[in-house]
Amino acid sequence: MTTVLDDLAAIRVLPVVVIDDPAHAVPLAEALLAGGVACAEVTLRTPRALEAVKLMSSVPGFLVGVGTVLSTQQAEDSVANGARFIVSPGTSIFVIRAAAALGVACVPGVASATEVMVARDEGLSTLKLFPAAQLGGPAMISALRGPFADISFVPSGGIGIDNAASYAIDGVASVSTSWITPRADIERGAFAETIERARRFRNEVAR
Ligand SMILES: O=C[C@H](O)COP(=O)(O)O
Ligand SMILES: CC(=O)C(=O)O
Repeated sequence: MTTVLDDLAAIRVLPVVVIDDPAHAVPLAEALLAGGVACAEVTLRTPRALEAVKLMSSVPGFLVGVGTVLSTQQAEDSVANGARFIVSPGTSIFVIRAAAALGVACVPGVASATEVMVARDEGLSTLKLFPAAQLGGPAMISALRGPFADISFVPSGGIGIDNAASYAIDGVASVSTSWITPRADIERGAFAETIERARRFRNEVAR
């Protein structure tokens, strides 16, 4: 049986979603599925994000997690609304331990070797590199993989269609991006474009 982290790595792409209107949640998930990307990280950056998560979690074959989780309470609320994994921008022991207590996968952000060591000490081996492009992009991942060959990274931040392929390297579990799901496209229900963007991005990072 595969784990959620195995499934995310198999999908290879993690769309980052900022959603305002939960009415767009199911069509968005269906568009991503149609584009070959069966997952999303819905960020807690909008008031109704958790409603969207709950709706997306009912879409068969779609793996939904919550991002921008900054506290234990947010982790609990996320899981209560159907999140299968938790993502945070940085390394919070509180969030990591909350996810473990809730029995869901956690992909905390790291931006340094020290943070990798903190997360690794918590037993995690899939970590988000954020903000990836600003930290040095693929070269940063290769450098971190020297001492941390047992860690897989999910680079996030500053990755779009033009530089996605450069992240298709050893040590990358999946590539995170908001390029597939611009907030404005979701708002105007431009889901045909979502399908196309998902396909294009996935082709760039497929290995
Ligand atoms: O959590 C993820 C980041 O906010 C995504 O960054 P991006 O918008 O540059 O793709
Ligand atoms: C940036 C990021 O990792 C997050 O919002 O969860």
